[in-house]
Amino acid sequence: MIYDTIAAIATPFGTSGLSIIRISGDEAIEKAAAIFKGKNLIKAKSHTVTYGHIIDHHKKVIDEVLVTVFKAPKTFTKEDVVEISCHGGILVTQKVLERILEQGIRLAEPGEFTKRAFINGRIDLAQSEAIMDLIHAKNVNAMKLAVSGLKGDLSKLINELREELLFLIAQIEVNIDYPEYDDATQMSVELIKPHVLNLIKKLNTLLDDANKGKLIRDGVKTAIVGKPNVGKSSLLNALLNEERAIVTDIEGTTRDTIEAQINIGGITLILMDTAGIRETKDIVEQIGVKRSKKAIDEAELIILVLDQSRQLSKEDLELLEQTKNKRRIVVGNKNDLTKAIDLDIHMLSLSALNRQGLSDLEHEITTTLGITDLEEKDFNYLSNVRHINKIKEAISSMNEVVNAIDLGLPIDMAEIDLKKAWQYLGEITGDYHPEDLLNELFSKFCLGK
Ligand SMILES: Nc1nc2c(c(=O)[nH]1)N(C=O)[C@@H](CNc1ccc(C(=O)N[C@@H](CCC(=O)O)C(=O)O)cc1)CN2
Ligand SMILES: Nc1nc2c(ncn2[C@@H]2O[C@H](COP(=O)(O)OP(=O)(O)OP(=O)(O)O)[C@@H](O)[C@H]2O)c(=O)[nH]1
Ligand SMILES: [Mg+2]
Repeated sequence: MIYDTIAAIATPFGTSGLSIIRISGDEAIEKAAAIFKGKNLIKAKSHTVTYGHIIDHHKKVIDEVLVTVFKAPKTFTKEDVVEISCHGGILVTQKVLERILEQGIRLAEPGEFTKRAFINGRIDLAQSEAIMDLIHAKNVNAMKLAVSGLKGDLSKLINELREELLFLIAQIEVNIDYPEYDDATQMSVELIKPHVLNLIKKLNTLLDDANKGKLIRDGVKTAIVGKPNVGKSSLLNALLNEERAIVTDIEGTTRDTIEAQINIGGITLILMDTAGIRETKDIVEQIGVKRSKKAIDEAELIILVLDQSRQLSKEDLELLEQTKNKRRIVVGNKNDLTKAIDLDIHMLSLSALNRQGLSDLEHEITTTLGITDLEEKDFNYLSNVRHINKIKEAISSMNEVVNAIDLGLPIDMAEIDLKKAWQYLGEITGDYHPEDLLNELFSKFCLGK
């Protein structure tokens, strides 16, 4: 026995029709059979369901259940797996679990079943993370992205790049080991550089795509900002098609940040309506203004609202300046009134009050984010921040390789950085894994997964 047998409730904690308790490990079937009254589970065929009862140590019935037996190695964890489907009451489920644990089975840690699926080689690390993404997907596209990750499409992409790196490393090795061996490809600097540059190009494409994938997976933090009374809350309500935030003609109506989610062009925007930014003596409003400034810092997209029926004020100009290097859309609200401003930058004109120009805004949002028409291939992207960071690390190692070549350093210096890049990519799929990385990753999973 390499690993002990583990058990956990795999369904949400709460009252429901049914609950599933999952057991995995060498002793799963035998220990389940010991607390089960019905046909002999030990003799059950793999992937079959048996009807019966879970009984306590006085042979009294705890619950009427269905038990599914999965025999190793063709199971989720590649170990013997038993699933007990019991009634969904909190108490019943808990009692059945306790009965299992009494048999000397250990309660699983969050993510431990999936961790075993990884360690036992059924899926790689990127696929395990895709399972978690699938569970937490915020919209249909995030779900498609996760499904593609789970199928292993991304892992395939990474593995191909690693193969190319390995090929280069091998060529250098041959050269170092047998410098006198004429037949070995002369890995001269001129020969290796184009390969390295080509790989950097591929990694950069992967990174660009991954940034898009991240928008799909995580949604986009979007702050609606502007000075008081320009119509930020009206715009939030118009986009949501719901009277979510309070709207009045009094400056300083919104005091605290209000968060709401909408789907635009297949991705989720996490909208934040903020307090109008101005100098104020009101202490509550001051705090609100501070939060608005924080929202500007944290947002991945800014919708800067101006009132186009009034001339620009000092606050408007400051906000235009503060947000100019961020991904932003400038909105000129209140276009139902006479226009009083003329900007030399692009401003999208609309009326939140009359709900006019909203589809233009939605279109502008998708173009600004670079997601006008999501196609099938867009669901084949890396999307998770951990993966993105590994790609970045790989790129910087590869840049070091180019540096070493350009400086005319010995080729084994370049090799060190090639190996680093190979390792970083391996950390994505888990082919290369420091132990603490695994522990941290799997601990973020749901219990029973
Ligand atoms: N009841 C139940 N539903 C579930 C799961 C589960 O574990 N239990 N899953 C858990 O996430 C998902 C399904 N994922 C699974 C993936 C692989 C195997 C499995 O047994 N794989 C074998 C092949 C089996 C066969 O071909 O017959 C293997 O890969 O060797 C099972 C479930 C979603 N639904
Ligand atoms: N004419 C016109 N009035 C609008 C429009 N949009 C908003 N308003 C009005 O402008 C006033 C302020 O609107 P809010 O949405 O509360 O403005 P805000 O930017 O959230 O203001 P603060 O929360 O105080 O920062 C209200 O009286 C709205 O009815 C518009 O498109 N046209
Ligand atoms: Mg407001």
